[in-house]
Amino acid sequence: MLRVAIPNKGGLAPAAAAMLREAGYRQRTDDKDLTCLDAANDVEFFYLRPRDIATYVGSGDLDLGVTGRDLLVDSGAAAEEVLTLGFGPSTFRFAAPPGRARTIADLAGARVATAYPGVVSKFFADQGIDATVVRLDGAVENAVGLGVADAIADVVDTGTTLRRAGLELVGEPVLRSEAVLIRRADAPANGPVTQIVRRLQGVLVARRYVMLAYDVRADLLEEASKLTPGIESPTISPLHREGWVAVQAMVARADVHRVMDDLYEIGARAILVNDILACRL
Ligand SMILES: Nc1ncnc2c1ncn2[C@@H]1O[C@H](COP(=O)(O)OP(=O)(O)OP(=O)(O)O)[C@@H](O)[C@H]1O
Ligand SMILES: O=P(O)(O)OC[C@H]1O[C@H](OP(=O)(O)OP(=O)(O)O)[C@H](O)[C@@H]1O
Ligand SMILES: [Mg+2]
Repeated sequence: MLRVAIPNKGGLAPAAAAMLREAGYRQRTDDKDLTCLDAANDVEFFYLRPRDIATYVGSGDLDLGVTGRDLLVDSGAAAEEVLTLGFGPSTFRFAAPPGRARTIADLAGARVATAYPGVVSKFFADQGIDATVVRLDGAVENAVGLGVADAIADVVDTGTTLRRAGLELVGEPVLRSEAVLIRRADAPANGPVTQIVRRLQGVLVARRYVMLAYDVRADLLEEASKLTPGIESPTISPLHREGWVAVQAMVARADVHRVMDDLYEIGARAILVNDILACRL
């Protein structure tokens, strides 16, 4: 039985459960449940704080986990990324009152408040910057105003929280994070892990691509195929109408309207877009 850790609450929790459902796994229906057994797929899910997930996976007590890259780095656990999951994007950045620091090196000697002491200490050590890390649980943007720290290091999404605290970004992002599937660093590959990875990859592809179908005159096929090369190659089927063919190809969802316009321009007709529910490439 594969044992998988899933965020129990916070920003990553609903997206992680939705992705696993799309991949065909059973998920809890009551958010007070701590575990959920999916007997049909031989997997048990454990709902844990995202911050703790790398610890359980790194120790080998659970086989896989979904957490944020920043939380994985912060934990220092012996776990590694298997797959990036395409949700929960964020940057991890330094910020300080205006005029306090132009670059991150200017933070030498400063007290830096953060809920991610592992990320910040490692960054300072790697950069040879001597600064004091003040560990807080959250709402770290308040720490400067209250005099506990001179600067902060935190997750920044829209930057609204920083602005409200009168802080400005310092330097480039320390880390770009998103949700990741993790496993113990030296764990041997096995069938059940490969299966869940393949299913999640299928969800990622199904979300990123649509299936485009259209009819085009056979003499325009080469030109049309350049617009819709598909993943391997487009599928071409004969049409009853002499000199015409039907084409099917996967197209990136983000590009589909531009591609449809271009296809119409060259003479393609009956251009249809379908969602992909699931796939194995
Ligand atoms: N706007 C955001 N604020 C906080 N974390 C975010 C944001 N966007 C993405 N994340 C990611 O979510 C993970 C943190 O999740 P976590 O559940 O610990 O915090 P949270 O969603 O802020 O909940 P809480 O503050 O209640 O603990 C990190 O990997 C972080 O990069
Ligand atoms: O750039 P923004 O869009 O403002 O988002 C970033 C803020 O959101 C998170 O805080 P959260 O609400 O999770 O509170 P916390 O600090 O107590 O975790 C994070 O810690 C930042 O404070
Ligand atoms: Mg938070």
